[in-house]
Amino acid sequence: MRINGEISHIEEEEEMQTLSLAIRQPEKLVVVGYALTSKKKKSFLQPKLEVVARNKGILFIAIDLNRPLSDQGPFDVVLHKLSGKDWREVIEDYQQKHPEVTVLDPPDAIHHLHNRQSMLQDVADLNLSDCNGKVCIPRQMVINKDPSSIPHEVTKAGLKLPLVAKPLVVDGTAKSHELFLAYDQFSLSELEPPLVLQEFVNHGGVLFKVYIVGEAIKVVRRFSLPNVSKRELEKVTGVFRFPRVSSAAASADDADLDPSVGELPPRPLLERLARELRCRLGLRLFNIDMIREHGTKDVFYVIDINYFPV
Ligand SMILES: Nc1ncnc2c1ncn2[C@@H]1O[C@H](COP(=O)(O)OP(=O)(O)OP(=O)(O)O)[C@@H](O)[C@H]1O
Ligand SMILES: O=P(O)(O)O[C@H]1[C@H](OP(=O)(O)O)[C@@H](OP(=O)(O)O)[C@@H](O)[C@@H](O)[C@@H]1OP(=O)(O)O
Ligand SMILES: [Mg+2]
Ligand SMILES: [Mg+2]
Repeated sequence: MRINGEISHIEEEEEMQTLSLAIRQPEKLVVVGYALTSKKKKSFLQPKLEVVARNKGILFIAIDLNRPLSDQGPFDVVLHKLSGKDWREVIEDYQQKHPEVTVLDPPDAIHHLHNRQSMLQDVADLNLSDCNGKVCIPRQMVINKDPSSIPHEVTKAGLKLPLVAKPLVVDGTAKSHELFLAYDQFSLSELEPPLVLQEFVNHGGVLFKVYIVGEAIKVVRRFSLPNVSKRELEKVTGVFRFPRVSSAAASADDADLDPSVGELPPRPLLERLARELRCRLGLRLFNIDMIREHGTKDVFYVIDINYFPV
């Protein structure tokens, strides 16, 4: 520091000392223990992320599933996406013994998303009509057994065709993502319950993936199934399996979209929705798949919620 044009050596030395102390005593690292499938580790924990995290003082350490969790760490955060009852018990027991650790997220809350009926229940209970738009869920029903009863059940429930048939349980397997589009109710008897039958909502072939990470929200566009016209519905019968149309490879962010289809849902609506769902679901790391009803500006449907997608 200069005083009257001269250098104050004492103050300068003091300053240097403080600085070197700051370098010798880096801020405490945040240690994140992770338990992920190898597929998830590969897609999420990329070397670049580890470097960025390290520079921000976050260290990722793999949890050894063959050793007691309490013997490992100490962790500040436990990040996990593994299925199975055993793991659920391990993590519940650990959280009880270590309430100071942030477990992302509680197994019970994650489990709620493993069923395609319960996952959307909280959205159905919301009333966001005063928030620049409306958020609904498609009409749907669960078929637990006896596929031969489906045509009658569908007619009785008054569900409108076409229908999307989805496995009731989402357990991380490829089979739980095997979806079908049904143009008539009779062909649905070919499918294997337990299933959710959900009304198909025309949405112009674009879907919004809304990622929620704590209080942060990030929205991306992905391609989706095209509209089904009345004419097509009259002409076509059968159930058709369709591939993972809205996977990461199907980004529509750089596509030249019709603005009435591609315009993102209004931010205030997303903020309200995210806040409500974070609270009601008790989760901090999830995504909502949303579509805009074709021909409307502000009527949205939530069709899927996923725990800790990439
Ligand atoms: N009710 C619906 N109306 C219109 N399109 C739908 C509907 N349900 C699903 N889709 C289409 O099918 C795709 C897959 O459906 P969904 O997201 O429910 O399955 P998922 O296997 O859980 O997908 P994810 O990979 O996101 O977990 C959606 O991205 C969308 O393109
Ligand atoms: O890897 P995971 O098992 O978590 O798979 C998830 C997958 O992520 P990935 O890209 O890492 O494969 C996600 O795909 P993208 O939309 O981002 O493409 C999404 O489909 C989730 O629903 C999957 O979760 P699951 O429903 O199977 O639990
Ligand atoms: Mg989805
Ligand atoms: Mg899903």
